[in-house]
Amino acid sequence: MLEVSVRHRFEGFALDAAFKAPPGVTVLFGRSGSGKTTIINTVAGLLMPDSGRIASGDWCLLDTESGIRLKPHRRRLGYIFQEGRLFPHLTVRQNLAYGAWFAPKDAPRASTAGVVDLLGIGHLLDRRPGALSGGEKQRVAIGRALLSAPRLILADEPLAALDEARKAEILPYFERLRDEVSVPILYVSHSPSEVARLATTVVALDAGRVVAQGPAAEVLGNPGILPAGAREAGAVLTARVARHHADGLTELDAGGLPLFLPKVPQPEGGRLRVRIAAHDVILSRARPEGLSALNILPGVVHEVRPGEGPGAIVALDTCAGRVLARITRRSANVLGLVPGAEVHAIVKTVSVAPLDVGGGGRTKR
Ligand SMILES: Nc1ncnc2c1ncn2[C@@H]1O[C@H](COP(=O)(O)OP(=O)(O)OP(=O)(O)O)[C@@H](O)[C@H]1O
Repeated sequence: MLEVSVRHRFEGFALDAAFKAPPGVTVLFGRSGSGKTTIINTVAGLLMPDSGRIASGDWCLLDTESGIRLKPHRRRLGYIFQEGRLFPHLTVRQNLAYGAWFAPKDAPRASTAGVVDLLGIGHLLDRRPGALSGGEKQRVAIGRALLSAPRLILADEPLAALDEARKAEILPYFERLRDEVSVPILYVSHSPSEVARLATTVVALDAGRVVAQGPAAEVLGNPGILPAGAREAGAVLTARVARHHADGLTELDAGGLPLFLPKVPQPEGGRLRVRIAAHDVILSRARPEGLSALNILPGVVHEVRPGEGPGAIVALDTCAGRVLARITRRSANVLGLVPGAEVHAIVKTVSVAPLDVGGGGRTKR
């Protein structure tokens, strides 16, 4: 497991962060300026921190105490940047071969055919990057990174430059990378849906410090953290596809509770993650009847966390998992919402956006 501990000072900014990145995708999550890219740069070897240690077992990239400072090109890292950064004069095939060229001769290598298949880029091999869409470029960039036989992949906001449709195209490939390839990934994001879908582990950063780290469901369901702020709060549930209905809805089994979503592409029996945005949840003490919303999740209030304004985040535990609701403090008082109170979370089916639903990857709740 990669262990990172770095301290560094810029004028007006102090980074003092320590975290562990277990197998899977570890997302560095925080607002702009919280230090995410600075951490990635220290792992990449592009920034020498004042002090720190970055190591995984006997693989040590940096240890300022014992004077170990591996040069960036000797760190065995695969990079996926925002803009892909493919060589424009090389074909896709040649760009992929360039990645493989960097793989040490004795390193266990992914086969080019396997990577091409994983990323669905077989039909693009003879094109140059100029003739690829943004999403296709990013898939090639992922392939190039994988073929360099990296011990760790660094992905710095790889979807930030893409529109919603392209993001939806690429996210499943990152999910496959997480679920089918054993290389750990350190992934920078400030997008709650991306984090909810991809993260095995979330490292929440604020002003250069780690304010929480742990499994995605745990960190995203904690109303005391909210790395992206209360407006963007949302919990993540793990569920199984129970049935696709003829009227365009998919019924999930979320810990024994039915949860209806607009039709999802995953097959019946498949596991998925669903992000439920806190502002899309209504709370009711009594079980409502005659309501258009299809999803009613009974639960118990775990915590009510008032915000600075008139709002509050209510965390409730349901059989489906932790759910967050953003309501007014006034409503919380009127409803008598205190820890232990029984309450129903109401979620409109259509409020769950396609980008909030992803395949596989348990959240280890
Ligand atoms: N080379 C530098 N010299 C001085 N200050 C820097 C330097 N690089 C980064 N900083 C400062 O360090 C802080 C953290 O920056 P960093 O880029 O790591 O944040 P971030 O979380 O990645 O933000 P964003 O999401 O906007 O990319 C910021 O205040 C930034 O201005």
